[in-house]
Amino acid sequence: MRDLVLLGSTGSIGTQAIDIVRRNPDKFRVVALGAGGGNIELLAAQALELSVEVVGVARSSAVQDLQLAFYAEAQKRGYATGDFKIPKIVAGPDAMTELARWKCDVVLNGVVGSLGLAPTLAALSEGRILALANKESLVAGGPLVRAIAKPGQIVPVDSEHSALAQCLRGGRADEVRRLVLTASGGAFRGRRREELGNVTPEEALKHPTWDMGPVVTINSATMVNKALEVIEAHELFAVPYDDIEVMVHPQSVLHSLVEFTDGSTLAQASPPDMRLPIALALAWPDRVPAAAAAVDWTQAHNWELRPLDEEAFPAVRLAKEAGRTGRCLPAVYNAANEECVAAFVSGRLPFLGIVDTLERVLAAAPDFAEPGTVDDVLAAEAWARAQAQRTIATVAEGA
Ligand SMILES: NC(=O)C1=CN([C@@H]2O[C@H](COP(=O)(O)OP(=O)(O)OC[C@H]3O[C@@H](n4cnc5c(N)ncnc54)[C@H](OP(=O)(O)O)[C@@H]3O)[C@@H](O)[C@H]2O)C=CC1
Ligand SMILES: CC(=O)[C@@H](O)[C@H](O)COP(=O)(O)O
Ligand SMILES: [Mn+2]
Repeated sequence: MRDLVLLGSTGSIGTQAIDIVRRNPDKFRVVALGAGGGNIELLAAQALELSVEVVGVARSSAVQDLQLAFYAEAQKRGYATGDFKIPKIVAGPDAMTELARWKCDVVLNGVVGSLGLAPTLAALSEGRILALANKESLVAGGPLVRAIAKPGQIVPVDSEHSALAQCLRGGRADEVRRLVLTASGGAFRGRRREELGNVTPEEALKHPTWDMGPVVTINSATMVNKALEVIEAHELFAVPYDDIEVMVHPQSVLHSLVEFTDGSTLAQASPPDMRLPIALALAWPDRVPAAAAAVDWTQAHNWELRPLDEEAFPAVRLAKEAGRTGRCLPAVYNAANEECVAAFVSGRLPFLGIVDTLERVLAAAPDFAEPGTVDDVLAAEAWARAQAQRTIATVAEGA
C-alpha cells in the first residue's frame, strides 16, 4: 500500500490519478489533496470520497467556501454528523509546499506552471518519491532539482519521459546514442507559418489526440510543450541537447524512442491515455495491471514519423539554445511563455506572437548566474515576465 499526496487533484492529471486510485484500493491510499481553488466543489467531493487527512488550497480566500463545500458534499452523500471527518485545511501560496512535505510514500506533482517548483523541491528534500507531471518545475529549477534529487527519486509522469524511462530501464547510460521525443504536432500540425497568423485560442485548444488542461494544450499547439519536454529530458536523463531529437507522430501511440549505440532503437507504444504513465509513476517500478487499454495487435496500424518543421514551429530550436546556455535561461523561457499563453488566451497576443515574444525575451536576457536558490529562479522569472509583458505591449501596438 502506498500513501499518496496528489497536488493538482482537480486537474486533468489529478482526476486521472484519482481514477487509478479508485480502481486500485489495495495499492494506493490518498492522504492529501491540493489544488488552486478554482473548483472547490470538486476538491471537497474528492476529499470526502477519499477520506484524506488534509486538503490544501492555494487561494487563501477559498477556505470558507471549502468548509461549506465539505458540508454540502456530506449532505449530498447522505452522511449524518459523526459519519465523516472534515479534513484539516491548509491554505495560501505555500499550501502545496506544505502538502509536499506531508508524510507519504509518493507525491504526485500535477499542478500547472513553474509555481510547482517549490513543492517539487520540498518533496525531494523530504525524501519522497516524486511522480512528476509538472515539467515546468524541472525546466525552471533544473540546477536546484539536480542538486538534491537522488538517483531514481523522480519518476516521470509526462508520457514521453515515461516512455523513455521504460526504454532505458535496466540499461547503461553509455549505450544511449540519442533520445527521440515524439510530438502529436498539436492543433495546427502540418500548417506553414503563413497559415498560423489568424488562428484563435478556441482552435488552439482542440488537441488532436490528448484531453489535457488548457495551458499544456496551447503549448502543444505552439510546440512549446515539446520544447519544455526537450529540457525536461535533458534534466532527467543527462543526455546532451545535440542528442535529443523531436519527430512529429500524429497518432500519439509511440510515446518516445531511444536509439542505442549499436543501431537498435526501442520505443514504448500504447494508445494515448495518461492513466498508463500516471499509474506506472505511482507504483514504480511495478506496473499496475489494466491501467489503460493496450494497442490492438490484431488490427492494422499506420504510424507516421516526420521531422519537425522548424520554420513554422521554432520553439524547440529556441529551447535547445536556452538549454545549452543553461543557468536561468530555461526559467526565462518558461516564465515568458506562461505570460504569452495568458495574453494569447485573453486576445492580447496573436498565436505567432507567443514564440516570437519568447525569442525577443531570450535575446534581451541579461547574463543570469547559475541559480543557487529558489529566489534566484524567481528573480529571473520576474525579469522574464516583465520583459514579456513589455514585448506583448509592443506587439499589440503593431510594433
Ligand atoms: N494533462 C495531461 O495529460 C498532461 C499534463 N502534464 C503536465 O501536468 C501538469 C498539470 O497539467 P493538467 O492536469 O493538464 O492541468 P489542469 O489545468 O487540468 O490542472 C491544473 C491543476 O493545477 C491546479 N492549480 C492551478 N493553480 C494552482 C496554484 N496556484 N496552486 C496550486 N494548484 C494550482 C489546478 O487547481 P484548480 O482546479 O483549483 O484551478 C488544477 O488542479 C502541467 O505541468 C502539464 O504540463 C504533462 C503531461 C500530460
Ligand atoms: C500527454 C502528454 O504527455 C502531453 O505532454 C502530450 O505530449 C502533449 O502532446 P504534444 O505531443 O502535442 O505536445
Ligand atoms: Mn508530454
